Amino acid sequence: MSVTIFIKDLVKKYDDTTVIPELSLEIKKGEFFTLLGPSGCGKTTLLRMIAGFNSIEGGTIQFNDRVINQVEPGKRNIGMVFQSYAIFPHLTVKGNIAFGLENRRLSKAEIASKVDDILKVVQIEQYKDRMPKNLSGGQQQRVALARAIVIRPDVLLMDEPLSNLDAKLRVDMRNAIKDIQREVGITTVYVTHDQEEAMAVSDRIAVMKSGVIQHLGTPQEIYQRPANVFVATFIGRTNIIEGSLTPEAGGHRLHIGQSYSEELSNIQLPKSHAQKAINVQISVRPEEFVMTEDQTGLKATIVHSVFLGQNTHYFVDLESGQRVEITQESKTTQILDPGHTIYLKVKKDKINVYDAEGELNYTGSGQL
Ligand SMILES: Nc1ncnc2c1ncn2[C@@H]1O[C@H](COP(=O)(O)OP(=O)(O)OP(=O)(O)O)[C@@H](O)[C@H]1O
Repeated sequence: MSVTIFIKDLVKKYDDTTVIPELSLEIKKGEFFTLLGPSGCGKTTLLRMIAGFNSIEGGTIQFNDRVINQVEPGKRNIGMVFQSYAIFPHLTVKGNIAFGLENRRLSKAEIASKVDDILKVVQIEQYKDRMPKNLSGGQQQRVALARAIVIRPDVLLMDEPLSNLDAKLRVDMRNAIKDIQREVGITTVYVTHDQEEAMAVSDRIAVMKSGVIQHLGTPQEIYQRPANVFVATFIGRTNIIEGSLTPEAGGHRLHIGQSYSEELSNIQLPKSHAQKAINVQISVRPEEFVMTEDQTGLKATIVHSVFLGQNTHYFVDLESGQRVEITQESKTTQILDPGHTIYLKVKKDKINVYDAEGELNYTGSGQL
């Protein structure tokens, strides 16, 4: 049976250092939930608290309505998959998968049938009698996954399970993990520092920094409307451009150097800011710019171009001197030479406007 995980005001301290200050979070039943963030942000610490390997200095963790703070790891009914495969070298694939079932007082026939079912789910039936040393890294990780889910845990916890695999295998395995999770429907908490991997597998992602959740949302929400400049720059590539917002009769106008936008209608400023010009930071992804030669929009000069087949990547300098990156589909433009003057617009609804500290997203839409 899969569970909802309720985390409330959770605190983690190592001696006097607070690593997680009062974190609250609800992970839904059957959800594939990812903790994403740079090294040291507290992802593994939080996962180990859910598993029961770390003490809790404040707050609660519940599986459905059961508080599990004091429940020992072996009694939480969790499955775990780590970066190192941690499978037993002296047991065959079948032996490894059966291990967790053998001390659950199931009959031999029941164990054999459960092992056979899981071998099919993770697609390693043909290797069932092999020893781990005769398996590739990807196959070993499938064994680890099979061993974790064969016990039908309430929660599946995975800590960077793909980081020992090469690039191509990582992509194959992340698709396999997603498919298997969907099939078995176990509430899953996944830790990674790889934003592309997080986007590929997750129903929702919590982006963390210094033990604090910066943004919690679906991959699309986080990519398209990042909560702050940290999230905008951590997820995918983006350009952060300095500008200012001035109030107009019908909304706000965005200024960047000498250029300014049409009025942005849905900018949501705090009341104290609504009537005066303020400095802002604007996030625009490389693919959201449109390059034109029609002398409207932001004036810029081509510095350097990189042809990448389907897309061409341009580095251009704005009049302010700031360099920005732009991605254009190769077929729509010929490759422009350094020194060439162009004009930039931003696709409608693709502007994210933040306060000067990069914290508050004022949203906003309209053509730049
Ligand atoms: N046993 C420990 N004693 C003291 N400090 C610790 C301990 N374990 C972790 N920390 C600290 O807690 C913070 C969070 O560490 P954690 O391992 O959870 O980060 P992470 O986001 O998983 O990073 P990584 O991606 O590098 O594994 C770090 O600053 C780390 O130095």
